[in-house]
Amino acid sequence: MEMARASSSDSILSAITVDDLNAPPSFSSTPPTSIGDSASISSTSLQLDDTSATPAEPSTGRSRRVRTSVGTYNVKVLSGTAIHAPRKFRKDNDDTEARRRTISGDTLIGALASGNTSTESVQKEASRLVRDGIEALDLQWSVKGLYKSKSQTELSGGAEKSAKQIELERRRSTRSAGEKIESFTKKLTGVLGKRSRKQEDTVAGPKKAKRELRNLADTPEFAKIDTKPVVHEVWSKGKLVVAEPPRKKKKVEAPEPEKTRVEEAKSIEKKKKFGGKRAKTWLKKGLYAGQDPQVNRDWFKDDSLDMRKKMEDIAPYKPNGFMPLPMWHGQRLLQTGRDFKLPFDVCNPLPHGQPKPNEWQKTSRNRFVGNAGTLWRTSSLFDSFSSKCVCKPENGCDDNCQNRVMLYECDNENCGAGIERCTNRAFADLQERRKLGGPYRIGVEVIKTEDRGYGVRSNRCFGPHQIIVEYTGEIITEEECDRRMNEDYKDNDCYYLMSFDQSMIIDATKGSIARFINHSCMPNCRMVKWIVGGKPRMALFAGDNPIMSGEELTYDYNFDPFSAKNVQECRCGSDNCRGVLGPKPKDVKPAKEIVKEAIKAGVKASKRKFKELFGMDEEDDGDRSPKKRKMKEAKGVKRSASSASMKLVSGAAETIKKTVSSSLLNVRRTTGTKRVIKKTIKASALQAYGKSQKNASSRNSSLTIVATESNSLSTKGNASSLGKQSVRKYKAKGIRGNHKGSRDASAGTIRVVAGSEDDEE
Ligand SMILES: C[S@@+](CC[C@H](N)C(=O)[O-])C[C@H]1O[C@@H](n2cnc3c(N)ncnc32)[C@H](O)[C@@H]1O
Repeated sequence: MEMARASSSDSILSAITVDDLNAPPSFSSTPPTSIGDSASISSTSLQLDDTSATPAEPSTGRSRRVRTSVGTYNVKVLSGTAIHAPRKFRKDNDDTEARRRTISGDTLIGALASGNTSTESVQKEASRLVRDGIEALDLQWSVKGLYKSKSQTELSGGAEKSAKQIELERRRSTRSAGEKIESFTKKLTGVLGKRSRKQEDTVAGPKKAKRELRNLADTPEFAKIDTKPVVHEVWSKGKLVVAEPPRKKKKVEAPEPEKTRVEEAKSIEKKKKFGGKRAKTWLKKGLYAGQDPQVNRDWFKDDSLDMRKKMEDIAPYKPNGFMPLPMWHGQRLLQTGRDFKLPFDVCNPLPHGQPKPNEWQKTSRNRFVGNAGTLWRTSSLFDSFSSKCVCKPENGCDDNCQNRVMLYECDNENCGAGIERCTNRAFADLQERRKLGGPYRIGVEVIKTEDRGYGVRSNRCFGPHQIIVEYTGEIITEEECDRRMNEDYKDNDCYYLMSFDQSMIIDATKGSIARFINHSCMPNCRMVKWIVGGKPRMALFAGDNPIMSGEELTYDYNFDPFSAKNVQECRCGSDNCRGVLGPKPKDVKPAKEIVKEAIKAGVKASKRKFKELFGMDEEDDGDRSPKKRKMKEAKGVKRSASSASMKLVSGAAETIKKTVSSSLLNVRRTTGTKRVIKKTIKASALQAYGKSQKNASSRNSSLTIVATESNSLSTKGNASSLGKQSVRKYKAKGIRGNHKGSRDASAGTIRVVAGSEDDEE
């Protein structure tokens, strides 16, 4: 291919040589190259002597380098010391040699310029130079075709042309000669593959070419970069496994922060007010402009009417003409002042790395198990768990709120004050707090106590009476409880069973953290049962004093041991410690008395039952019978309160009946077998139902232990070794000591019975 190109008339070599032969060189535009030197050297070396003889050609008007006209002598060469000269001064250095072996129009032009204008000699000279060039390039080209080229023909005919024409052509071709030589040089350097920066810079328009090249080089095609991913074929069992395209990750949208109850209520109210359109409050000027203090003032938002009036006396609203006072609360603060105190949540002083108890299944809600749910719904008290407060939105649900007094939580159905003004929604608040998550909001954590096993402490502060944590678990029937004690928990160290409601039991084995809360004779909390949305729920509330971060949370178990022998040593360490996990000292009765009382109560109850069965109660009991007692109809708050308490009383009476008869049965059995199985009924639980609505607020819990005599010893023994975590090692070989007393009692269980602390006093 290269050969074919070389022989064509448009070949690179022919293009160079032909057009320039007659034209005088344009030295200004043609870079001098080494070939020119070699040509000139070869010619000048021969002509040096002649040059001195023949006069220099007159200038044609253009500036030109006429090398041949100047004869030079190299003294160093002549004197033989050229070898010591610096390389650049040495004529025979490699550069010169290299220059000799390159081709340039300069050489040809030089040849022309030398005055040898005869066609033959020019042809000879040209072909010799081309041959030199071909040799230098080591190409397999022939120079023969050169003479047949169009340019050559023109050249040969050029002699006949008029001198004017020749001059014209010479001028025209001067420029093109330079261009062609340049392009040839470029191509040649490309062919040689040695493109030095220097060389590139010497040719015309190097910058442009370079930029284009650079742009080209940036493209993946030029750089031979395959933009498609390399796919490796995977073959399995003779089949091509087609790889699935990588799945795109779904964008997880950040959940919007949930609106609080109050916010929601506000927005609903706003919408109502402005017919669904959002109202805008514009600040017109100043810091608090646009906020009409009369309208927006929010000083006593959560206070009762009395309190509002009181505060109005302390800090009456006075419009400030000069500058608005700080925000609404600020105004009152400025006038009343308060002691400085650090916010408690600035730091958390609790040490990390508490030992954790064994993992247990947690639930934050009560769950009915087995037929507990059905039993619950069919119970006589099921429908009585409703109450409605008559509070007004102006006052909110204050201390006199009927629901609050009766331990019913307000909700949208039963609250007269409305969501904004109601402060009787502890469980709803707790739920909201927990929903947001984080240890601070949950507020409690398990700790390892020195000698009472695990316990629970607060990791934030709680205000007085504030809800802390709910006691949740599985709600089971007594039968299920028996079964679990006999089968599931027979090897357990500890039981988390709490008597709940209507003979149901909360089993917190799968339950909330509240199960770890220990007893104290001087507790800082209370375990209270509330009716929330028609269902009973237990929760730990702060006592009368606020609770600081890091305090261990305790409540009074009100442990009823049933037997003086059956007590556990208390290690609460409080000043007024009773020494045992039992009722307060004045309530502790000798075992004999406990048995006596139980028999008495049992006999009494069975007598009544007998009378009821045979229809004797009307005559004998007359008005004393709760069923027959006529009550005056109350109105308003009183009415609903009394009706609610009546329901509770009737429920309580039923419970009394049941438990007394079963305790009687127990007593009979134990006396017969000489075993001390003393099942007492926690009167407090019953009294709570029968109490007036004012006292109902203290529906606190108490712990009841049921144990056999033989077991009580072991329990006691275990109690002394509480530090070794063995206090709960009384074996659960059956819930034989339970209040039904239907089986042999050889093991004990801890029960928490909802009861009233007030009743004990
Ligand atoms: C419901 S558990 C409380 C959590 C228990 N500390 C644990 O480690 O799982 C009740 C048991 O804790 C122990 N306990 C609680 N308070 C106590 C106290 N003040 N003194 C001694 N033992 C206590 C008793 O063994 C009691 O039977």
